[in-house]
Amino acid sequence: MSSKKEINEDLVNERRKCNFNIQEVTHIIDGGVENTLQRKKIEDVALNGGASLDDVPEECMNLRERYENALRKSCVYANILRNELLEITGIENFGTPVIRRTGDAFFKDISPFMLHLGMFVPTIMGQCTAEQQGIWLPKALDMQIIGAYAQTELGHGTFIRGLETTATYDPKTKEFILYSPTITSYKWWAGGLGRTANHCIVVAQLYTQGKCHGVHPFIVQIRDLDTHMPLPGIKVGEIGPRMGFNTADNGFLGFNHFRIPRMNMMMKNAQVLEDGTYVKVARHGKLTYGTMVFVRVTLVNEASFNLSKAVTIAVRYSAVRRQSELRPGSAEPQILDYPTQQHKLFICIATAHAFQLTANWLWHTFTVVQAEMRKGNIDTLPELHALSSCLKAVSTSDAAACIEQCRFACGGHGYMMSSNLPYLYSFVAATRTYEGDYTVLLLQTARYLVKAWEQAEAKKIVTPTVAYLNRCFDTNEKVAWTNSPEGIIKSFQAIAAGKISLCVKNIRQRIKTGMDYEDAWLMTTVQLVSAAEAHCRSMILDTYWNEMQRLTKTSSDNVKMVLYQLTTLYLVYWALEKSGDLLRYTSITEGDIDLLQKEYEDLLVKIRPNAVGLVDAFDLRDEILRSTLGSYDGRVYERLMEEVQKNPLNKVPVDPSFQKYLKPFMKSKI
Ligand SMILES: CCCCCCCC/C=C\C/C=C/C(=O)SCCNC(=O)CCNC(=O)[C@H](O)C(C)(C)COP(=O)(O)OP(=O)(O)OC[C@H]1O[C@@H](n2cnc3c(N)ncnc32)[C@H](O)[C@@H]1OP(=O)(O)O
Ligand SMILES: Cc1cc2nc3c(=O)[nH]c(=O)nc-3n(C[C@H](O)[C@H](O)[C@H](O)COP(=O)(O)OP(=O)(O)OC[C@H]3O[C@@H](n4cnc5c(N)ncnc54)[C@H](O)[C@@H]3O)c2cc1C
Repeated sequence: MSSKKEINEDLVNERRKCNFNIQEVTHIIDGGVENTLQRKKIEDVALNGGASLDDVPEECMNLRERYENALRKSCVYANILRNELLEITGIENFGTPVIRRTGDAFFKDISPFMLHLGMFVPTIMGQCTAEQQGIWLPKALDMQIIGAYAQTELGHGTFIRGLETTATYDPKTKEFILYSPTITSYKWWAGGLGRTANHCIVVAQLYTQGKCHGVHPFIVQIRDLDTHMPLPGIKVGEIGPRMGFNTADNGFLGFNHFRIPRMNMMMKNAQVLEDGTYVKVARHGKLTYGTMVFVRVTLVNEASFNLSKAVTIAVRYSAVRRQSELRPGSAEPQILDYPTQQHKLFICIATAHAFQLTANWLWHTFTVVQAEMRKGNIDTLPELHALSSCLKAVSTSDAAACIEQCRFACGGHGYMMSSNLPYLYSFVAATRTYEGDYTVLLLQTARYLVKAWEQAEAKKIVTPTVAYLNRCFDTNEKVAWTNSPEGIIKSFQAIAAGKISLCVKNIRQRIKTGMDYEDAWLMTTVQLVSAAEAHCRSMILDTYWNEMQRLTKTSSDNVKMVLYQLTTLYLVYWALEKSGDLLRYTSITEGDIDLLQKEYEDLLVKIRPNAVGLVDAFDLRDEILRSTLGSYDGRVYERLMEEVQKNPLNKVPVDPSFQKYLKPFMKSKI
C-alpha cells in the first residue's frame, strides 16, 4: 500500500508507459483548447470552495436527510451558478454540459433543481412568446421561482395525446381551469415537483368554445412563494423511493378546478384569444414537443459523460487491483492485464468518445434546425426528430450496458455505493426510459425510415442522414465486404437498408393478406425496432470515424495513432457483434470474421499501455468522479477504509439493537 500522499505505484508506472500527449486528447474531447480552458475555469470557480463535501455519505442518510442535504447543496451550487458561473458562460449558455458536469461534484444522486434548469427554463425559452419570456425567464434564471416539467401522468407517459388533465378556457374571467378528472390523470414523476418547486409546466388537453384542441403547455404556480404551502385546489407530493433519482424529488400533482390567467398558456405555437378563439401559430403540429427534442439531444452528451466517469473509475481500479496467478509462484498481475478485462473496458472508452463526437454533431444539427425554424422553415424537423429519437435511445441504452460492464470489471468493490458505479448505473438506466422510452423512440425513427425508403423507391432524393438508401436501393446484390473503416460503415448502411427494405416488404405482404396498415405495422414492430437500431449504429459509426479523422488532422502522430486504434476497435467490435447481420447483408465470409476477431484482439494489446492515459484524458476531477475506486491517486484501499469510518453504523462499538432484539432472541428458548 502506498502512504497517504503518494500516488499508487502501479498508476505511476501506467502513466510513465503512456506514449501520447494526454492534454491533446483532452482538447479533442472538449472540442478545442479554448473549451478546455473555459471548463477548467468553471470547475475552479465551482469546486474550490469544498462546499460540495458531505460528512456522512448520501447513501447513509435517511430519505428526509437526503432530500434536505440535496436541497442545501443545490442552494449553495445555485448561488455559485447565478453569482459567478453565468458571468463566465453568458446567460444563453446556462445549460452548457460543463456547468452540468460541475453539478455532479455536489450530488452523488440528483439535485432537486435539475429539472428547473434542464426542462423548466428551456420550455419557457422554447414555448413562450417574447412577452411571456420577459415575465418568466428573468425570475426563473434568477431562481426567484423554481419550476418542474409535469407532463407524464399516472396513466400515460408515452402516449402524450392520451393525457387526461384538462385546461378549459373561461372567457368570462379570462382564465383556464385546470382539472384532474381521474386518478390516472394525476401528474406523476416530474423531477423537483414533490417538495421543491413552486411553479411547474403542466401539459394538458386544451378546451375552448366547447372543443378540444389537444395537449398544450401551461405555466402554473402551485405553491405560495412565501409559505410554500400548496395553493387551494392543488394536491402535490413526492412519489416515493425509486431505483435512483432519490434526491430528485419526483412528484405527483392533481388539480381541483384550479384557475390560472389566460396568459399562463405558453403561446408561442398556439394561442387562445380573450374571447376564446383558438389560433394555431406554428406550422408544425409537434412543435409543442420541442423541449423533449432538446433534452433528447442533450442526453447523448449525458450518456457519454457518465460513461466516461464509469470507465475512468474501472480502468484506474483495474490498474491498481491485482488478482490471481498466471503461473505458479509468479506475482499477481494487474487485472487490467487480462484480455477479458480489456475487452470489458476499452470498448467503453471508445463508446464514450463515439457518443461525445456524435453528441457534438447532433447539437450542431439541432442548432441549425432551430435557426431554420426561426426563419419559418420546418422542413428539417422530421429528420431531427428521427435522429434525436434513435440517438437518444441507443446512446442511453449502450451507456447503461457499458456502465454495468464497468461495475462487473470492478468485482465486489464495484457493488459499493462509494465506488459511484451503482449511482451512475441507476441514473443512466433511467435515461433509457425517461424523455421517451427506448422502443417507442426507435419506432418513431422507423416511421421516418419507412417513408424514406418509399421515397428512395420512387427515385426521389432523400435527406442526408438516409442518403445511403438511394445508393443501396440500386444494388440488389449483397454489398461487397471490405475490411476497412469505410468498408465497415458501408456494410452497416447495407444492414440498415436491408432491414428497412425487409420491413417494408413484410408490411406490404401483411396488407396483401387482408390486414389494415396499422395491424401490418404492429406485427412488424420487432423488425422495425431492429431496423431503426441498425440505422442508428451506422450513423454513430460514420460520425465517430469521420469526426475523429477531422479532429486529429493536426494532432501529433502518437495521438493520431492511439485514437485511430480506438475508433478502429469500436468499428471492429460492432462488426463482430453484428456478424450475423453482416453475413446476411454483405459478402463477408467466416474467414473474414476470424480476421476481424484477430484484429480486435491485436488492438486490445496495442491499446493496453495507453489505457490509463486515455481515461486520464477525460480529465475528470476527483470531486466529480466521487469514487473510492477511481481517484487520480489510486488510493483505493485507503479510501474504502476511510469511507467505512464515515458509516454511522460504525460510530458505536455495540449497536443499540443488540440489547433490544438480538440478545433477547439469543437468550430465548424455542
Ligand atoms: C442541463 C441539461 C441536463 C439534461 C438532463 C435532464 C435530465 C432530467 C431528468 C429527467 C427528466 C425527464 C423528463 C421527462 O421524461 S418529460 C416527459 C417526456 N415524455 C416523453 O418523451 C413521451 C414520449 N412520447 C412522445 O414523444 C410522443 O407521444 C410520441 C413521439 C411517442 C408519439 O406522439 P404522437 O403525438 O402520438 O405522435 P404520432 O406517433 O401520432 O406521430 C405524429 C407525427 O408527429 C411526429 N412527431 C412525434 N413527435 C415529434 C417531435 N417531438 N418532433 C417532431 N415530430 C414529431 C411523428 O414522427 C409523426 O410524424 P409522421 O410520421 O410524419 O406523421
Ligand atoms: C427517473 C425518471 C424521471 C422522470 N422525470 C419526468 C419529468 O420530470 N417529467 C415528466 O413529465 N415525466 C418524467 N418521467 C416520466 C417518463 O417520461 C416516462 O416514464 C416515459 O416517457 C415512459 O413512459 P411510461 O412510463 O408511460 O411507460 P409506458 O409507455 O407505459 O411503457 C411501458 C412499456 O410499454 C412499451 N410501450 C409503450 N407504448 C408502446 C408502443 N406504442 N409501442 C411499443 N411499445 C410500447 C414501452 O416500450 C415499455 O416497454 C420520468 C421518468 C423517470 C423514470
